[in-house]
Amino acid sequence: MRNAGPLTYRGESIPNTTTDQRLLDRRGPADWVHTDPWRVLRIQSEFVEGFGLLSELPSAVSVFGSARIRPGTRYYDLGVQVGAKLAEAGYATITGGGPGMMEAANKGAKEAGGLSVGLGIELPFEQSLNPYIDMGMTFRYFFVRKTMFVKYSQAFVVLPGGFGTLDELFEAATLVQTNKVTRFPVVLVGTEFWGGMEKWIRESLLENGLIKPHDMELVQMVDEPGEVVDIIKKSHLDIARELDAQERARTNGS
Ligand SMILES: C/C(=C\CNc1ncnc2c1ncn2[C@@H]1O[C@H](COP(=O)(O)O)[C@@H](O)[C@H]1O)CO
Repeated sequence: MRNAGPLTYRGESIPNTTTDQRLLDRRGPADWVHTDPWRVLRIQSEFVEGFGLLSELPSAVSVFGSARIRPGTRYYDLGVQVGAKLAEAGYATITGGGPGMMEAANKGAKEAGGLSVGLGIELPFEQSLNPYIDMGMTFRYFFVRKTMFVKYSQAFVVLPGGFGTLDELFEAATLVQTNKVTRFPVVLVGTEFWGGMEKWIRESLLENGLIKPHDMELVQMVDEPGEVVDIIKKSHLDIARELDAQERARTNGS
């Protein structure tokens, strides 16, 4: 008889090697590392690493924006100011960890004494996390990384950007619209940049009945970095008051 962990083998079923022997044996094909069951484990480990890194984060805001905007431009400076204002208000700043507006927000946060976090993504070309990050991780899978932005931040701030930024914005808007996340402020910064999109949403989506009038309120648009923080703080104050009222109603009723 042979026990292999919880399994029992007898007679001819007894394997001629032990599990440990097979584990330690490097011979044999290695193509299983490219199979879906193995990928599932890799995905799992990415969730575990991400949760491990971020679960003790203080209140945080995710900031999105173009990877292509260069230092010394007005949008880069805007990103620095947004990161700084968030830090002054006590929020950690989480970005995609890359260059451009991500770097700008991390720079602003770090230089203002805040916690600066970067969640990078493996891309087909060489790229490392920007130098203004205190805590960072590089993900293999976009969808795992996206879960981290939503799970560990209390608001999204969206600076000027391209397809990647739009993807992040509309994912957030959909999560709020479908109540997958509740009471989650989404703030666009730069009326000149985002105004055309808002007009298109109103004229094409709203007027054709593809969104409801109150969906227009899911995303707010401002110009000043200070306004970004005011909106987030007000929203979080409202939530605290609401939870407090619910708690009082519960204790009075019992
Ligand atoms: C294109 C260049 C670098 C790309 N590096 C990125 N690193 C981290 N995160 C990225 C990167 N590119 C896109 N993202 C994510 O999408 C958003 C920006 O995309 P956009 O298309 O530039 O708007 C951003 O918020 C990231 O989360 C060249 O240096």
